[in-house]
Amino acid sequence: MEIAYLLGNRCGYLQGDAGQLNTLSLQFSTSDCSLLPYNHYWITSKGIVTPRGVISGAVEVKEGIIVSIVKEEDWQGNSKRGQIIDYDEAVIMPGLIDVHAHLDDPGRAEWEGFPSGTKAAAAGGITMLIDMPLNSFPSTVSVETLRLKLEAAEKSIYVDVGFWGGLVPENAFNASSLDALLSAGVLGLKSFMCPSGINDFPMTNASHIKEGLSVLAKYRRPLLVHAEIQLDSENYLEDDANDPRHYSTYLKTRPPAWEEAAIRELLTLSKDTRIGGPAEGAHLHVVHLSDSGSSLQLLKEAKRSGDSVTVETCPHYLAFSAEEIQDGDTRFKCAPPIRDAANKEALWKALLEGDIDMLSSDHSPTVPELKLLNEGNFLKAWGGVSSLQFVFPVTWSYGRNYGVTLEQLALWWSERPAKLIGQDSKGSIEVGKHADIFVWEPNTDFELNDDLPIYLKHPVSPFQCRYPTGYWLQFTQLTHLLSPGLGVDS
Ligand SMILES: NC(=O)NC(NC(N)=O)C(=O)[O-]
Ligand SMILES: [Zn+2]
Ligand SMILES: [Zn+2]
Repeated sequence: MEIAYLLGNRCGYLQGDAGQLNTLSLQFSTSDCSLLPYNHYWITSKGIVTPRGVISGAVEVKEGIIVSIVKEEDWQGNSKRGQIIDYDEAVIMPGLIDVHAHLDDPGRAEWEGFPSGTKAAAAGGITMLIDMPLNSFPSTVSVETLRLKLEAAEKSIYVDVGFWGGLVPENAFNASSLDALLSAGVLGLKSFMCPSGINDFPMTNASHIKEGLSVLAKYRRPLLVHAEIQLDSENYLEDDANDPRHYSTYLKTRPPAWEEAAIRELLTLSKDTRIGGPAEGAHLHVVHLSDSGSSLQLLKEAKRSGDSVTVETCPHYLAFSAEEIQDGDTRFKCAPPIRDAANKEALWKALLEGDIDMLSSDHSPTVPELKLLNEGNFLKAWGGVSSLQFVFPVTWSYGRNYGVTLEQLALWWSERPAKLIGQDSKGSIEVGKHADIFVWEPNTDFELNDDLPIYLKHPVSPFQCRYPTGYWLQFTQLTHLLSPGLGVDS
């Protein structure tokens, strides 16, 4: 067996031909409850990843919900009702939850879009993603703009989708506007501490963030922050030493001090989230950490002091280092930037030791023209890495060199993300949870090459140059929009 499957779920499905990712065909149905053509089934395997360890046994699914988990020694398959599907040595894992993806629809659907983005997600083991409020137009900063998002998404999605709302100067001091947005079902808010690159998504300062946290406290939802503050930078003349085609030139424009300054400021506000504090119940989540130095130290101290704070990093920071980025290869441009190899090693250490809580894709694609690949100008190209379909194989391919375990993969990609988004019914293989499950083979290699169908709208990704190894998968799953306030949660 080469390919694995997405399993489970309650409404809608993704159908894959076992064994052949390149013949994967996707279908969506609102009437069926499972990708597998059964309402009631058991999946058996020698490697079921549960919060209490990897077990050999069986998972029983009824109407998209996990109803029992049986260890091999207690399993008497013949006496069971329902269909039995044996995956042998393939690994059964909770589907990934990507808490940070920009699908750019409405308004910039030519950059990505819900059908292509969610199909690529599904092809990569992701069973739920949370869409960022910016890069689409208009940005998701009000109930009206959230409605436009929902209309765009409802047309066609292949995985479960939730939404973050934007915290921007325009709504930050307008508690009723934020209340309305949160009541309409956004899972939390997102803001930038530096220019976002998108005109209708301006940056917030400390007082906006303080206001945001106080509203979020009522809903017990998080604020996600792009933590970089623009510091005075030297004058980067386009001379020989600062050629805009050199990655080092770009790297110098966004030093770790930008991340550190932002996090230092944020932590003066996150104190409010402590038990007994004025914003108890709110939570602060730092997105896409790149600096494994002082920024990380500050976060560790804040956690120790009882601030409700978490942090994510992304596979591109764990896979690549500045030294290897070729002149003009703007596929690697993102913010904060990919730093040197020593920084990458320290990020892995922090992840393995639990100081970084989770992973996300920060899938932030654009049209190829805006990546300026011909010109190769790092200073002018769009900042954002396209990665959604590749994040899981990349995590595993690189992670296994660091001794990453299956339990850690599930923790970083499913369990902790589910907690961040407040979805108790998702994120792990446990009785009562949604059967958002995927199956994969850790020891089967594949190459990211022309034979592998890429469902992303534009196959312009730094991961194209790499050949991740180790797996492939099948799913069941899907599909609903998470916005209870608007009544579209099917
Ligand atoms: N406007 C963006 O999508 N920016 C994104 N761009 C990156 N990461 O380079 C981000 O998440 O900050
Ligand atoms: Zn960002
Ligand atoms: Zn982002």
